[in-house]
Amino acid sequence: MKIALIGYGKMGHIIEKIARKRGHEIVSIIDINNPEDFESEAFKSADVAIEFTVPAVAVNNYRKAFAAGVPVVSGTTGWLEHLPEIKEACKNGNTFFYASNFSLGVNIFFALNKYLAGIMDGFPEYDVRMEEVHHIHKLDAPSGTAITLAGDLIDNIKRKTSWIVGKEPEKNEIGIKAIREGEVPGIHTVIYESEVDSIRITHDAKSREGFALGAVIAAEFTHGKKGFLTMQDMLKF
Ligand SMILES: NC(=O)C1=CN([C@@H]2O[C@H](COP(=O)(O)OP(=O)(O)OC[C@H]3O[C@@H](n4cnc5c(N)ncnc54)[C@H](O)[C@@H]3O)[C@@H](O)[C@H]2O)C=CC1
Ligand SMILES: O=C(O)C1=N[C@H](C(=O)O)C[C@H](O)C1
Repeated sequence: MKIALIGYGKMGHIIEKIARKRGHEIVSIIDINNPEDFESEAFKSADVAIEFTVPAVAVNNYRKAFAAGVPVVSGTTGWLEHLPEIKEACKNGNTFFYASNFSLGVNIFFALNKYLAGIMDGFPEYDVRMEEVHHIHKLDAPSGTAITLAGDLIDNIKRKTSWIVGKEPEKNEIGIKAIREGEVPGIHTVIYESEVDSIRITHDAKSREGFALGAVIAAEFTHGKKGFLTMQDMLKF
């Protein structure tokens, strides 16, 4: 498969290595200094573009890739207020795969989170809060993964209707603490607390390899498909 990379930072480099190892050809690499390459024949020849950049530029990159007729797989976080526009573009012939977290382990953790939340809906003596820890370079807070986890808690626990980051939560809110330290690849914890005990579930990424492998597998899945795609379409659990 011919792959274009948009964003050649920490994730872009690992994705390149894994994609080549899996037999793919990297036909174009676009970063901040060569945005004109969206119009190049090399970029247009890609079967799919994998986009990992920064929140402020991601949506514009999607628009430019769509204009070039190239499907996009993106893991960039912090742009979700534009999701309706991107879903609309997918109804008009474009292809876009988004995941707040591409790692298999985190997606298993998402399933566990939903299951446990369903049980906790019946036990109001437990309050729920979350913690996420990432490296100091991260631009957005809370993490995209934490937003997915919080959304799944809200969908499954009736007494919780919204989330709040960095402030004391009201009774109906899920408090999220976002910690930035060192070079931590990503730790997410959901904490239930009653008067008598606490229950915690944690996903702790040992490196970025799991995220990058998941993004390349998502690109393979996207090839030849149309519309808006997610990890649920791919993993089917
Ligand atoms: N969904 C997932 O599984 C994961 C998502 N992420 C997210 O992916 C994003 C990127 O993460 P990293 O690679 O660690 O960041 P990074 O900061 O190492 O790399 C970002 C790259 O984007 C480039 N860039 C900036 N403006 C650009 C533009 N206009 N066009 C093209 N490139 C541009 C930068 O020069 C840099 O090379 C972040 O939003 C992060 O939260 C990170 C890991 C996993
Ligand atoms: O910025 C990161 O590094 C990560 N971002 C994603 C997120 O915001 O959830 C995924 C992972 O946690 C690493």
